[in-house]
Amino acid sequence: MSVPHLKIENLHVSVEGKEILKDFNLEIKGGEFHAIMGPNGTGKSTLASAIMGHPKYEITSGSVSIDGEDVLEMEVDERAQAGLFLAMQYPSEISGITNADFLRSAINAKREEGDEISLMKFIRQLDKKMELLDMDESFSHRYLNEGFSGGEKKRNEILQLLMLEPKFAILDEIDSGLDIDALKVVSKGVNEMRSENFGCLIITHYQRLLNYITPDKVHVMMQGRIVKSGGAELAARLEAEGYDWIKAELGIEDERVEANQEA
Ligand SMILES: Nc1ncnc2c1ncn2[C@@H]1O[C@H](COP(=O)(O)OP(=O)(O)OP(=O)(O)O)[C@@H](O)[C@H]1O
Repeated sequence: MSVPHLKIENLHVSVEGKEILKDFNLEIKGGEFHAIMGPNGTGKSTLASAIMGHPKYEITSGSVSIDGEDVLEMEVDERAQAGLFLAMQYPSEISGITNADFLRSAINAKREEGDEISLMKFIRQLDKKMELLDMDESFSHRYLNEGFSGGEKKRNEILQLLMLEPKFAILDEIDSGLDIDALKVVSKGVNEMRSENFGCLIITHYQRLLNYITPDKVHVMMQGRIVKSGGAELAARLEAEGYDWIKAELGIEDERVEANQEA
């Protein structure tokens, strides 16, 4: 099997008529973990939502492909079948569907008809992954995310990641609201995925997460595009010094000032 390849080229995305992503470019190959950092409101979550096909985000030009296949032409469920996984900043609750039912249906939706996962195999895998994530067995019988604490929801998303084994995952602020122990467990889950068959884009505000999940590349996003890329040392510098030095280096005005001027 060849190494998967996610390519985002010259992507422009508007929300409610306002252009948020402006000529965004990024390539991730299997085996690579990339991190995107950047000030509030620069379009990081917009990137994630647009790639997953959220109807509010209008792609005005550019392309996104996995292994040469145009993702933007696909329906949302086809994107998941093509191997994309999105962990959201605020996972939603679904009443009436248990975690286990949801996972089994999601796994089977990715498989050919007649090749559904057997119940025994599914349970064996689920038990193994839940143990890895220190999750109580009762979680599999609870309704999806209903009444879960913020940390439990995040842990549950990583369980989905481990069970679905996508080619690429976009993890949007999976560290927000996690206590130190949960952060370590969630990171352990993501690290478990490391292989040349899997690439990952981690959106985060803090280097803290990247102490546990070492990125191969770190990108800084401002004004809807990547303005600087480097290794893990870039995240350390951002943590220590903030973003002003990059704005000064690039001659970028403060976005809040720009926004005020527009208003
Ligand atoms: N659904 C939406 N409706 C209206 N405006 C939106 C929507 N989604 C994003 N925006 C706007 O797009 C811009 C970028 O938002 P986005 O959430 O992508 O930024 P971000 O970099 O993820 O920010 P943060 O670091 O605060 O999470 C903001 O000005 C935001 O108000």
